[in-house]
Amino acid sequence: MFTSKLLTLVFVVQPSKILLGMKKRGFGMGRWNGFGGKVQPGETIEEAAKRELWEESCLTVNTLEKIGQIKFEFVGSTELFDVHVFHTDHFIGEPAESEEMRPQWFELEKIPFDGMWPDDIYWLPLLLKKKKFLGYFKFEGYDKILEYTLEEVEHV
Ligand SMILES: CNc1cc(N2CCN(C)CC2)nc(N)n1
Repeated sequence: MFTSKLLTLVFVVQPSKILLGMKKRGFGMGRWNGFGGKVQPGETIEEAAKRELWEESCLTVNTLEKIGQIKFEFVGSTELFDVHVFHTDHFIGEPAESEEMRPQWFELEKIPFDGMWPDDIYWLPLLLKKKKFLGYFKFEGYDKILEYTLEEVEHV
């Protein structure tokens, strides 16, 4: 019996660069990633994604594009992470460091995959091509992918 934990993940992408954050504490600490977190009661997933982006990077966005959904299983845990992934090509404000994240722009040809979650190299290229996707990754620990599925879809 698995329970699902709703989570968000936002990537801000400009024509030649992507905004990533170095996670300073908590789950995923020490890895570059998009911005996101938990969905609170009473907010939509998109509202949560915008809130977490603001809290973690100080950026405001009007619209977010649903681009993917990834379910993560960790061997030994009955809690599935249900991560809703969003893309945006606009933002308001300047990226600023928070308690959670240290933002940095990366050229699209120099994304630091070896400093990111190991699943990212599979699906981030789809996001950069604006291709919608559904994914499932089964992890042993936090570094080893035992199995995965990934498919492009018309609608997320
Ligand atoms: C387990 N693999 C993961 C988790 C993950 N997330 C990001 C969002 N977090 C709130 C939870 C964990 N992000 C990526 N890119 N890969």
